[in-house]
Amino acid sequence: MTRKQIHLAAHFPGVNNTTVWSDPEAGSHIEFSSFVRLAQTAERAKFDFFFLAEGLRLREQNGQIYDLDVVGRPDTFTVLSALAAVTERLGLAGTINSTFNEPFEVARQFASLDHLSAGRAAWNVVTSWDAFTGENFRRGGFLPQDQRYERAETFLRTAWELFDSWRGDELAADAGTGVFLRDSEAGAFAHHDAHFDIEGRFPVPRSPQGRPVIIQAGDSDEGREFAAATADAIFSRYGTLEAGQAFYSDVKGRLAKYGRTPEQLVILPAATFVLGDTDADAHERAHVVRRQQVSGQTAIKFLEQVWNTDLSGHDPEGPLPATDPVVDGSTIAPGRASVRMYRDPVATAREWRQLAEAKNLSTRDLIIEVTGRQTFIGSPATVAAAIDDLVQADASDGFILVPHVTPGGLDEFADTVVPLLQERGSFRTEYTGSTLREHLGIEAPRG
Ligand SMILES: Cc1cc2nc3c(=O)[nH]c(=O)nc-3n(C[C@H](O)[C@H](O)[C@H](O)COP(=O)(O)O)c2cc1C
Repeated sequence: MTRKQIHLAAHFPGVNNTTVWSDPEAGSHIEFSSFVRLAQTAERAKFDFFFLAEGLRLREQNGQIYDLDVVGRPDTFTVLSALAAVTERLGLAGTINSTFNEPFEVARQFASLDHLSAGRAAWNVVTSWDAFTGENFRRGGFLPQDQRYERAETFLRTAWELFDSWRGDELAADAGTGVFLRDSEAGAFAHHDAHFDIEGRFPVPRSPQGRPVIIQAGDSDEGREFAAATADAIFSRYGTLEAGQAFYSDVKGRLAKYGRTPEQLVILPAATFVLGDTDADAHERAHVVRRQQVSGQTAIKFLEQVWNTDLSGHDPEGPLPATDPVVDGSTIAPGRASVRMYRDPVATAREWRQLAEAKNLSTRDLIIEVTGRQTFIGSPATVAAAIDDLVQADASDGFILVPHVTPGGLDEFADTVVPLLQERGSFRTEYTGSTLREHLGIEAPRG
């Protein structure tokens, strides 16, 4: 039996504290050279795709721009289109919101990217709905939370109708007869529902993948159902054995009712990593990285998100605040998904106080302990074994790796871990296909 193959993607470092912009090795998060460097490293390592997250509004806390993490990022389509010109096989995945955009425009952009990249485009469909982000758009925060997936699903199905409005054989370009288009119906579409009322002609002929790869990142029940019904890949938060296996069997178990098989949805948790010559060396480095990621100021900002109040005077080297979090429906950090993770802040505060007392931790040490520890820490052999074991145990189908340094943070992984995965027979040594669908082994459904 052939060994289950691992899928790997490279996440361009994001605008949260995972990214250590203050590292002496760190470069620009805006300049094209950084994107090129990371993408070309991922391609050299034969990764499936390169991934761009998206945030449509600069982060704020307490009414001010959040300036401890990277601030600002360029437009997704512009960056991916430019990367299409400096890579040949690597998939190019962009996160694009279905709440604040329109299907015609998004379909046109993805079909174009798929043409420019010869079949390497992927769309991570996200459903962020908050009114804070919406203020950047004409319609403001117009969508209630419970309608975001309804809109996302009809948005995506409308985009599919647009992609499918060209079959692929309409262009004759016959110099003898002077006829360019052989089918006068090419690109015709009509879609009418509660969210979209559009009818016309789609201007982009069928792209190499037909339908670009669809990625989903929602975690709610609705999000998982949407993924089971529509997505080719899912970006999850569950990178450990137990949580990964639970998520994997839950989501794959939902596919049959949509007439799909488990192989038609690739599950890729986000993963961070710290390597070292030995496991001990890696753990030492991981400790240093966590202290870079959580400065005293950052610890206070995290604390404020749970306590929901200004704690700028609090000493990060001292104990947690004795007062309870403010729970009054307001939020000090609007639009921030991580804040919604703490559904019961008073209970969270109690747990954190108990943990800090039991382990004698300062505020900063506590935040280092309870937020974002690295997924993989160890020598290349240890990390390769951990990744392979998780994939073979159906905790995932691979990982979306998030380096903590831009743009060189993937180099060591590419040079040391990837060859070991290849030796194990679990990861490709060469690309066998040219489109992203071929890398993932998932054919496009055709409407
Ligand atoms: C691993 C992961 C990464 C995500 N990345 C983004 C992102 O870059 N931009 C964004 O707007 N939303 C992002 N999201 C948010 C989701 O797509 C979705 O909008 C959000 O999780 C709310 O849906 P849910 O309630 O189904 O989880 C991400 C979610 C997950 C789980």
